[in-house]
Amino acid sequence: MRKDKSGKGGTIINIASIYGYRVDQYVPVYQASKFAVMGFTKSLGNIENFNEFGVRVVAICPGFTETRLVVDPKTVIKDTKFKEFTKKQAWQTVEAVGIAAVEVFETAGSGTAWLIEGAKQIEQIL
Ligand SMILES: NC(=O)C1=CN([C@@H]2O[C@H](COP(=O)(O)OP(=O)(O)OC[C@H]3O[C@@H](n4cnc5c(N)ncnc54)[C@H](O)[C@@H]3O)[C@@H](O)[C@H]2O)C=CC1
Ligand SMILES: CCCCCC(=O)/C=C/[C@H]1C=CC(=O)[C@@H]1CCCCCCC(=O)O
Repeated sequence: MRKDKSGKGGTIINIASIYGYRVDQYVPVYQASKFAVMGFTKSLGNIENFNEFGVRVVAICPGFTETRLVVDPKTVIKDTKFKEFTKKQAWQTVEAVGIAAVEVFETAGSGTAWLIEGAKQIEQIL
């Protein structure tokens, strides 16, 4: 993909999460991994890299989304406080995330990150 290696350039969309920039007491290892995705996006997508390689790197940060991750019993979290917390969140469908991700693809600059939460308008957060 890299232009300096005979590629045509392109776009990488990293999947972070609201937990890539927002912090609470739940799932700390997961939150740490999503902060890493954000740092990776910002560094790899730095304008200097973009100018040299022609590869745009962006991150999306979905909020609570109705996927198998959250309904598969094997992944159900036993922390009852977290379960109660999740019930109060602004859930969205996978389709809403897909539509928003297309908008990110069409508009985002390299090294940026975008909140996609509660099926609302996308919002740049990095
Ligand atoms: N569901 C949610 O509320 C949110 C999810 N995310 C992120 O979205 C991404 C996708 O998650 P969901 O669609 O929710 O989960 P999911 O469980 O529905 O999908 C995850 C997919 O990853 C595949 N997978 C797992 N390990 C793999 C491996 N080693 N190599 C290749 N594929 C592998 C699984 O087979 C599955 O198809 C994850 O990075 C998750 O952290 C971010 C924010 C919110
Ligand atoms: C009671 C089941 C709770 C399942 C988690 C949930 O409701 C969804 C949370 C999502 C909101 C934003 C995210 O990025 C979330 C995924 C959280 C996955 C937690 C994985 C925990 C772990 O294995 O460390």
